[in-house]
Amino acid sequence: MSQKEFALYIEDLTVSFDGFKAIDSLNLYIDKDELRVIIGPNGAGKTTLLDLICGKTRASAGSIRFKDEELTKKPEHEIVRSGVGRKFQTPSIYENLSVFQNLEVSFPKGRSVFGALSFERTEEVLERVRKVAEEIGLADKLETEAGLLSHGQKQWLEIGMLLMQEPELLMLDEPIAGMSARERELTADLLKRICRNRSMIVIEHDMDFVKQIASKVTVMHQGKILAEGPMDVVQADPKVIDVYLGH
Ligand SMILES: Nc1ncnc2c1ncn2[C@@H]1O[C@H](COP(=O)(O)OP(=O)(O)OP(=O)(O)O)[C@@H](O)[C@H]1O
Repeated sequence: MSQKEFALYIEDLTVSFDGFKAIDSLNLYIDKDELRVIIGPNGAGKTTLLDLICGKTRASAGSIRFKDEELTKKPEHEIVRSGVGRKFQTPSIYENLSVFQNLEVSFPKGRSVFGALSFERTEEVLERVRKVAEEIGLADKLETEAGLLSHGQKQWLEIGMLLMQEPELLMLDEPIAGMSARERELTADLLKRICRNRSMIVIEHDMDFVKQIASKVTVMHQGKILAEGPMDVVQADPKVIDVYLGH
């Protein structure tokens, strides 16, 4: 198979911490415009996998190819610039700024040396802020101070801040943790909306939520892939029930 068919192409990826392989010869292929959910027990290596893709952790061996570029040797900021966005579990928004300002400062302006100096509130920025605010359901909250938003709205704002950079691969680690039932529903709709023109990897433990959003699920266990496929197939897999779903 040609590498060009995939947005993300991971082969033989391994990382050892003091001899312990947190990721062990892992192969993973994500299609363009695919929303892939990764599940698995605590310590399976899910977060470490995202850390490797975004350059926060360095691989001991193996390859991560994204748009025909090798990511394993690149520094984090170059990986961001090549189109990879990552959201961590806790929101990191500017609580004292408005929703509008949070989105505005996330516009990628530092592409040239003079970018930061010559930055203006151009029509392009305004247009992007409006579009993203609409996508994350906060169009009527643009002037609200971010610190006053609900927990769920803060999470959406942070997703919006990543969307300002128009990532081609967006990775979210447990996006609905701590959300109300209604916020979970809205987040499912949001993720389905924003994955239309980009690939996404979502780590999640909540199986009802996974069923709502996933077309294909990858189950990790002990740094390897235990099973992969549609949710109903994965759910009925005795190996998966044994290590994860049965507990
Ligand atoms: N920097 C590190 N140094 C040493 N060990 C690490 C490091 N990062 C992760 N590990 C270990 O690697 C294993 C995988 O951890 P990881 O956080 O990726 O699992 P996870 O599947 O995301 O779990 P959870 O569902 O609890 O978030 C764990 O045993 C963890 O202790």
